[in-house]
Amino acid sequence: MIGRLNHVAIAVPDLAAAIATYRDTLGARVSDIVPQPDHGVNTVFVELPNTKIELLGALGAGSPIVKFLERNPEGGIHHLCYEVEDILVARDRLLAAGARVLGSGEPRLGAHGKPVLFLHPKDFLGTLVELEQA
Ligand SMILES: CC[C@@H](C(=O)O)C(=O)SCCNC(=O)CCNC(=O)[C@H](O)C(C)(C)COP(=O)(O)OP(=O)(O)OC[C@H]1O[C@@H](n2cnc3c(N)ncnc32)[C@H](O)[C@@H]1OP(=O)(O)O
Ligand SMILES: [Co+2]
Repeated sequence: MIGRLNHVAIAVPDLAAAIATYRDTLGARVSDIVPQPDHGVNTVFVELPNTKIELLGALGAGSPIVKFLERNPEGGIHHLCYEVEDILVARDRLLAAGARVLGSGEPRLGAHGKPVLFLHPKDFLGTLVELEQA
């Protein structure tokens, strides 16, 4: 059901410092900072030949990454995003298998303007999973 690895997300306490690390130290192509108010995060995408890195900074007090950053003050890998052909078919198959779909269970538009859903990390080997419709 899952296809390409769309991105690996890293939550960071300081987005400017994270940009400098990827752009200046690692020599990667890095996007501008884009606020994602519907998701409570600021995003930066690092373009790699075979996938992307999503750098996440907290946006607002209710940001979903605040607790994660409290537990990981230096930052850390926050989620993996896999592409699926049909997100509603994928969601219903996962629900039938007993997996927990986070939030309302309805897809929302993600950073690429495509529908996304999140799956509980406790159901997927301790890793938060994002699904994005290809
Ligand atoms: C920009 C849009 C989009 C895109 O297109 O790319 C994005 O990527 S948005 C990214 C941010 N959005 C989200 O993360 C939305 C989904 N997340 C959530 O609903 C919550 O963050 C969460 C995963 C349910 C966690 O809730 P929270 O309240 O922050 O923490 P808890 O204390 O309730 O955690 C419970 C349990 O789960 C462990 N945990 C939490 N987050 C992670 C994680 N990222 N990876 C692995 N494990 C995680 C946490 O440690 C707790 O475990 P125990 O202590 O053992 O109970
Ligand atoms: Co993401």
